[in-house]
Amino acid sequence: MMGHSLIRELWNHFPENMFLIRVEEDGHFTLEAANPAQVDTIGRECLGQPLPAFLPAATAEAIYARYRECVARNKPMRYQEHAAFFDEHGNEQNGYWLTLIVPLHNADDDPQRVTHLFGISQDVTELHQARDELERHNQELEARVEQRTAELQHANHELRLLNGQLEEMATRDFLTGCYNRRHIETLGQREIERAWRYGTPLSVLMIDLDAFKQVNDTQGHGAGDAALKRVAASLQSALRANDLLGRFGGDEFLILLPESGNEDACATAERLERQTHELAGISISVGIATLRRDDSLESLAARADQQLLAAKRKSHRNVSG
Ligand SMILES: Nc1nc2c(ncn2[C@@H]2O[C@H](COP(=O)(O)OP(=O)(O)OP(=O)(O)O)[C@@H](O)[C@H]2O)c(=O)[nH]1
Repeated sequence: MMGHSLIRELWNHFPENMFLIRVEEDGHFTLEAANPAQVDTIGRECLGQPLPAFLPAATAEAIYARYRECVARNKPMRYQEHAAFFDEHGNEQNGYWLTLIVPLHNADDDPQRVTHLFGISQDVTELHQARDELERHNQELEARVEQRTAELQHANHELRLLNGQLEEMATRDFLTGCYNRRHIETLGQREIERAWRYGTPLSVLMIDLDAFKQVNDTQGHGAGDAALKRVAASLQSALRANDLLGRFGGDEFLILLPESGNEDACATAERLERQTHELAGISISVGIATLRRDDSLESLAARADQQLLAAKRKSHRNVSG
């Protein structure tokens, strides 16, 4: 058993606030004793006083509620509280306290009756401030990360748009808007492989504008450009959705007709000649070639080109082969 002098030493030198509260019959709680640490916090004149006599009303009311609960439960309670109090100069201070209160029974007549509350309170204001600071810092970081993520998403979106534009520019002919030579050749290669894999026919049309040099020479290069655009547009409008139109160079166009045999290709060529004449006011010559077993894209296109030259020789009549 610890002797009284040891308990007194503990009481006097314990670094946290210790206090003894008397539970009054009229519902009040009186500060019966306070250790030096507690006296340093609230001042000696509080001793023997009920809490509302030396604490701001709201704080006294909040503490009373805790004490009443502890008395009713008759069990120790541990809680954190935000409390205002007056320091030894009478200035109001605010702080966070971690408090433990223990009900004591000192009545001979009724050993169950809580007559006192023993309390230990630790000032955790700095800990609380550090936690608030950390939380604020985290929120700031989160906001910054959110902002960066939004900026990144925006930049990614722009990049995707730009990539799309670049891809478009890399595959399209600048003047007419149809596929450029490199891309129509890539597509041609793909269509040949598809035709072999699925055993479907494939035809190509090589198209050249008739007497185009004359348009340039008599009406100027601008009018020539406009005529090329008109021809590309009218060819495109006369084709089916899965036919592919590319500018092969100068006034030459290459058209891929997937799933079209020679007969279909001849019919398409005639339709194109007619429609281009009607819509663009320009006559064209067409060479037709249909995929054979031993063909490459070069040999297929070369055969269509030979047919085109033959057609030119026969005064712009289309010839198939
Ligand atoms: N305006 C314009 N002209 C171009 C362009 N590319 C090529 N040409 C011109 O197209 C003409 C092609 O002429 P050719 O195909 O040799 O001759 P053609 O007058 O069409 O005669 P045929 O083909 O025999 O009917 C040349 O005058 C080129 O300068 C272009 O992008 N814009």
